Amino acid sequence: GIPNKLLTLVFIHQNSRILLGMKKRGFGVNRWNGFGGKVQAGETIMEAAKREMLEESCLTVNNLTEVGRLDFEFVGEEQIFEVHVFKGDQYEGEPTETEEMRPKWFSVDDIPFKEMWPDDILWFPMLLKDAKFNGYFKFKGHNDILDYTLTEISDS
Ligand SMILES: Nc1nc(NC2CC2)cc(N2CCN(C3COC3)CC2)n1
Repeated sequence: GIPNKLLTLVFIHQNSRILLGMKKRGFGVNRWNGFGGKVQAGETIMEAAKREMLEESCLTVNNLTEVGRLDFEFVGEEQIFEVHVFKGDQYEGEPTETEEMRPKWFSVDDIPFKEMWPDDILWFPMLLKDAKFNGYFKFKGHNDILDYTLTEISDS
C-alpha cells in the first residue's frame, strides 16, 4: 500500500498540569489537543515535533521523549495516519496563541475530553503515566470509533 502519513503530537506535562491547545483551523479544528503536525522530508520525527511545537506555541521543549505511537485508519480512505506522541516537562518561552493554536494549562484531573478527539480518553491515562503505548483506531468520519486496539508497553 501507500506510505503512512507521518504526524507528531507533543504534550508538556508538569506534575499535575498539562498544556493543550485549541485548534483554530484545519484538521481537528475546535478540539483541544497536543501540538504537532506533519513530518517534512529531510527531518527526523523528533525534529518535526520540536519544530511544530515552536511554530504552534512559541515554546522550545528541551527534553521530549517518544511515549507512544497511534495509527488511525479512516473508512474509505487508503492512507493511514501514523501519529508519534511525545512528552516533555522542560520548556523555554511562554505559551503563546498562534494562528493555529490557543494554548491553555489543564489539571490532569480535568481534561476536556468532550472537546477532544474521541480516542484521547482511551490513551490519556497511559500518556500521564510513564509507560509507552501503541494504538490502532478505525474511524468512521471524525467522531465514531468502529474498533481499536491499545497496548501499554511497560518500561520494566
Ligand atoms: N489526539 C489526536 N487524536 C487523533 N485521532 C484521529 C483523527 C482520528 C489524531 C490526532 N492527531 C492527528 C492530526 N494532528 C494534526 C495536527 O496537524 C495534523 C494532530 C494529532 N490527535
